[in-house]
Amino acid sequence: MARKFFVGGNWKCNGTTEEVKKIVTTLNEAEVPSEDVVEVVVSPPFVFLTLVKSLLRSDFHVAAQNCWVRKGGAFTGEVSAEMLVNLGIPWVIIGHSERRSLLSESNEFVGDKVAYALSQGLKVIACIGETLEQRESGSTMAVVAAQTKAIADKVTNWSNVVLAYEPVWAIGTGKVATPAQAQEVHCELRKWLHDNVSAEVAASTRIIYGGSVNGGNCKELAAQADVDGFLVGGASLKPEFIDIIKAATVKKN
Ligand SMILES: O=C(CO)COP(=O)(O)O
Repeated sequence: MARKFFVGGNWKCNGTTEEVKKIVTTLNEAEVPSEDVVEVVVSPPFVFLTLVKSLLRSDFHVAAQNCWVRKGGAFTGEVSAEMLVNLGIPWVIIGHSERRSLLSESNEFVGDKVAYALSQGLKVIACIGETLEQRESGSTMAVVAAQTKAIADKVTNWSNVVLAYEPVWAIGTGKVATPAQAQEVHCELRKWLHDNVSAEVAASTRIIYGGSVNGGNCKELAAQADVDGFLVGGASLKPEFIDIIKAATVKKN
């Protein structure tokens, strides 16, 4: 089954109203491959979600950067999956490494969040990835397999899940994984899905790469067989995000 190229822009905790409007204008004016070729999703902070949704071109979509693990209620400061659905937000990022490390989100908590968001009808970009220490000690695959297993334990339908492999050492560091390093992990992850979920899920689930992706390195990464797109941080705030979206055309050649 063909996996449509996916490019997500994670704006993290950045932006003012004016900056957000400027980014959206740049996106709206860009000439990019059609929706049949690439799925584009941008993820502003919660407070800008409705603004971005109202201004953004209709072939691009929006994602929240997190949501609560269960039904809303007495959880001060949280935003529920139901609220995102109510606002017409189709996607949510879950398990980003910044939340795993800074806010101590465990594998199990992330698995529960993914399952709950899916149960409410959201589509999920589920993030996994190893730290530098874990890579250097040779445990990359064990770490990402455990993170993926915690999701697989709770999820039965993978059709609305995109798996984002984001090595922590590559995030915001300018130290991008080499195309071979990304391909190696993506290929292993697909094999893990094949062996532990199903051949269908392995073949159809998009596995995207995140960590210092930019306009200069995106094409070579996109050319890797098991790299189905990107989750972009810093560069998604800049016009070069358009070049990253255009890397989708590498897959057609
Ligand atoms: O964390 C990321 C996307 O979710 C990647 O961030 P950078 O592209 O800034 O390294």
